[in-house]
Amino acid sequence: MMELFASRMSCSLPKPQFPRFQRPHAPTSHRPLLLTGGATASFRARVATPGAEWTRSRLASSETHEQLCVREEVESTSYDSSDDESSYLSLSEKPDRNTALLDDYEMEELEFAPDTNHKSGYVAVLGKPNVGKSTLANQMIGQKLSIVTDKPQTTRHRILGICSGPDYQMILYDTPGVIEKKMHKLDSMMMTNVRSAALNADCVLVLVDACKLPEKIDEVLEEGVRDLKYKVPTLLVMNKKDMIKPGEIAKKLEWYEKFTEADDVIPVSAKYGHGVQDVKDWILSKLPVGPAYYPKDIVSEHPERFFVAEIIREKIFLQYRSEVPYACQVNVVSYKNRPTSKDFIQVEIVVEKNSQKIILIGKEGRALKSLATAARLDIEDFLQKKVYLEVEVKVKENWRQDEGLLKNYGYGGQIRAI
Ligand SMILES: Nc1nc2c(ncn2[C@@H]2O[C@H](COP(=O)(O)OP(=O)(O)OP(=O)(O)O)[C@@H](O)[C@H]2O)c(=O)[nH]1
Repeated sequence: MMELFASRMSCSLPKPQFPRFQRPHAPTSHRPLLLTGGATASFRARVATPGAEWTRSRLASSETHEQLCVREEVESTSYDSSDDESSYLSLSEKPDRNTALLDDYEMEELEFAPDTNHKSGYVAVLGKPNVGKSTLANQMIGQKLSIVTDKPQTTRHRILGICSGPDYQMILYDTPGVIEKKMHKLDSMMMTNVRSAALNADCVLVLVDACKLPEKIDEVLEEGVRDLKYKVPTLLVMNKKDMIKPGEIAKKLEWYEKFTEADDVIPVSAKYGHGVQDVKDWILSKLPVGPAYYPKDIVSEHPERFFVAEIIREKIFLQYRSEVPYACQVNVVSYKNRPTSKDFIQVEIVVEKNSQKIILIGKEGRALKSLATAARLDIEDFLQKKVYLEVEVKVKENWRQDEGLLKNYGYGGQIRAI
């Protein structure tokens, strides 16, 4: 994961002119995606300088910051249907291009100098598992939003990342890898989310792995852009070109140009940032003219608690082997902002079987302790403040097959906002 922090960031984001909360006339009531409450709703863009953010400037302390609550009961699956619909943030609806999300300050800016050359739109990033979709999306945004591991199918949610420049705004949907065999209800719901990302898109990137034998992308297109009324401009991005010889790159490019339906093909190395600017230029050539959907200093609409859960999930993937990470769901149960002390974050890790819980906890709780410490340190780096993290492990049998639970966990195209 650290490799990405150190890698070159290709997107330079404009410096906010004012700290967001000090802007004049910036009411929050009409900003449905900028939420208040336990977690500040969205992340402020931090200007991307190499290695500047998430630099692991550890907050040295000898205190114990994690509390491990290991509950022994095995819970049957249950879904709290009393959840208020209004506390969910829809990920499947594309907002109207009506600048409703901009505050008064930004509206004034727009009225003052409407930019007829400004482009904006949605970009779906599709591909099979492990081809480097998240790595590319992170590079383009200039900040790590999606977790990256060497294991397939780590991305489960559609991650919305915003990449802005003075005269453009690209809204990227990093999607879960397209899979053929849908083993669980979770897999089918993830694929529904892939489709709705493509439905919203002004253009589509289909990533393939340059190291693999070339193969048609019909399956990905089938899953992603099937049933679309009109053809969306499609770019085939041949990623991981750093892993193969230049001669091979040319041969594979030729194959993809000949045998796939993509409009164009670009070779890149998302990991090292090579070719990423070409991809951005291609997107810009396809996006329609229009104003920004979001304020320019915001890089995601997901609430902080969403990223906290993702960081913990990444640590699970890094620490545990085989099937265990896939059986884990991480929920932030409570997130309390405490201006005068550490933020309090209470997290539950849900597994399917007691045997998985035993592995997760480890002998005398050591494995869970080490997971919680690693997660807390990265969460602190990400939030730029100290936190108190409480981790609890629960068993909910077959949660991956339970539609109600899956919706509650955010796989129905909505995430819990408060
Ligand atoms: N050598 C090399 N490795 C890369 C490149 N891009 C991504 N990777 C590695 O490929 C692995 C998978 O990358 P991800 O970005 O998580 O892939 P993904 O397509 O989002 O994966 P899913 O979550 O399975 O959908 C990680 O180990 C990355 O470091 C690249 O350009 N070159």
